[in-house]
Amino acid sequence: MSEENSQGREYTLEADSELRFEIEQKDAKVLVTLLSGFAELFGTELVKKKKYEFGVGAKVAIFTYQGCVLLVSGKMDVCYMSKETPMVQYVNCHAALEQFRNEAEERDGRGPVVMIVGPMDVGKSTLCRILLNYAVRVGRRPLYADLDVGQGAISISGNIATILIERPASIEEGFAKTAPLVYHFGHKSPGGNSVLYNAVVSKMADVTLQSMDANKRTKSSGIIVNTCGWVKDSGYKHLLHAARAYRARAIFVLDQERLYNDLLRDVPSNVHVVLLPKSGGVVERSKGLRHESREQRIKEYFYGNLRTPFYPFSFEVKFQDLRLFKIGAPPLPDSCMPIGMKAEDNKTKVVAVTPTQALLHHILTLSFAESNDDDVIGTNVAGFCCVTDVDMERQSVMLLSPQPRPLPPNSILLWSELQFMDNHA
Ligand SMILES: Nc1ncnc2c1ncn2[C@@H]1O[C@H](COP(=O)(O)OP(=O)(O)OP(=O)(O)O)[C@@H](O)[C@H]1O
Repeated sequence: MSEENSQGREYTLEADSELRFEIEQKDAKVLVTLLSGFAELFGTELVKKKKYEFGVGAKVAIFTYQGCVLLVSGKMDVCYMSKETPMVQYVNCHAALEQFRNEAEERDGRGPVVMIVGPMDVGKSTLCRILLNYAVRVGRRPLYADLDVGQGAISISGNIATILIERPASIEEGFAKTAPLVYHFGHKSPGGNSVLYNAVVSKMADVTLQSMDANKRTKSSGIIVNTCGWVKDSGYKHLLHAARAYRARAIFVLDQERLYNDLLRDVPSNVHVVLLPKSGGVVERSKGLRHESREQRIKEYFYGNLRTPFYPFSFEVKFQDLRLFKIGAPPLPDSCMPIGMKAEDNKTKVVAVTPTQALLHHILTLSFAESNDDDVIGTNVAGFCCVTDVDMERQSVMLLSPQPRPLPPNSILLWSELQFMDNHA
């Protein structure tokens, strides 16, 4: 039921229903206030009487277990109430994970590692957010690993990342992304370099599984792993690889029975594979929109957003001072490989890149590694720069960077396939 008044429209939601809306118009602003009852946005509770503001790109569902009244004002492109939601199944999954966590606590073991898998646009990131929020709301401190290099929820695309979740996501801004562990991959799909992708995932899994042992609460809370929407052929193999690397205890499959059955067949029988429905509210994104949202994430990395603007720096770096590398050398036939090396080894080799005009607009990853002989794949990323100009005459590039010049001494930069046109006015 909804009623218009001078301050906006009041929506009265029954128990177990949600209000969904989307904002597509630039400069549109929607304000939402919880007037009575209880409501949550992807697992974060709304505070009564507080005004929440949403802008362009927002695709939102405000769910209530008990029923509530919401006041909504502003221009939306889509807005409707729905009683068909999978939230009860999702909260049951949380309850099952809590059992594993309790067991882990009793025997001082590791809590559950759960992977969320499914094709594109089925709500994988949203389910991760819901499960993480529910976990912190009951006092857990889980890790969130994001292996989706296409639409990363923690870092920008082309990287995989892990963060510790210590408090519920902010309604408007999502999880705080302080002190993430980020590993460079450099492509927007695992297919860009499958061997490297598996190597980076293995590294991330080893490091996070070990580091969780250091903190009792995190150890028993476990890890929620978000994955790519590529679930066929090699994409499927990547999922199996990740499940093994993380020693997944459970795999939640969203919306695809075939994937569910394949996993049931291929993972060890002690891994719980659960098929879950996707929410009817999840919005499908076209290729163009996915590209836009990748660009938007990069733009926010450099420039922040309206609430928290950032002011990046731009400076020149001479080619001779640019220690630029790329992971993955072109394949050589086996007959040309040194004895003992396989063609696959080339895929994880760190090779020097000679700067040319082709670098223009590319994202370069600043690694904490100090030399290409270090374990570059397993070294945390310090940040990102973007090449905004290449001057072959002056033998220099202009870099857009969140930090002022100079680049840290001895730092190495890693080439990424990702590009960003810096047209910020
Ligand atoms: N119940 C819902 N109602 C309305 N919008 C929703 C709902 N659930 C998710 N969304 C929105 O749908 C969009 C896609 O969801 P999400 O990013 O979780 O999907 P995904 O499967 O992780 O996508 P990807 O293929 O990029 O990995 C998001 O913008 C999210 O806010």
